Amino acid sequence: MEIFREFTFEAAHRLPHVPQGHKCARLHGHSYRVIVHVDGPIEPDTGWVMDFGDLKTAFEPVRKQLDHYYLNEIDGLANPTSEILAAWIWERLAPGLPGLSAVTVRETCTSGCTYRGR
Ligand SMILES: Nc1nc2c(c(=O)[nH]1)N=C([C@H](O)[C@H](O)COP(=O)(O)OP(=O)(O)OP(=O)(O)O)CN2
Ligand SMILES: [Zn+2]
Repeated sequence: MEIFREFTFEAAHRLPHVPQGHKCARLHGHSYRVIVHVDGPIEPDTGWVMDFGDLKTAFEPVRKQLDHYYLNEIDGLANPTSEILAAWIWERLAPGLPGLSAVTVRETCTSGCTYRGR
């Protein structure tokens, strides 16, 4: 069974490697949405895979590093595409979140990516 929880944060970024004239080379911001998935068996005692509250607790330190920051200035996010951001979040969550199965990053209502450790 796979559970998920969705989080939001606000941040600014620019993409330094896009072709000349691309709109994303300019500084702009997004209301990012991040969906964290955890896969595992339903525990017979609790009836859940894990407490959604524990998922929130696990993500909060990561959210604090991103919310209302200029992403390009964060270590590892000099080129903050959705893809690189999803992998960056995964690397920080995985050690403390057994069963982590996917990290989805949505930059806009219509665009985003999902990272599953590869
Ligand atoms: N594969 C990726 N492509 C793009 C990324 C990305 O991270 N990975 N990022 C961007 C920009 O950050 C841009 O702000 C978002 O792009 P886009 O979805 O085109 O946003 P719009 O809301 O402006 O889309 P329109 O429907 O064209 O208005 C670009 N590409
Ligand atoms: Zn953008």
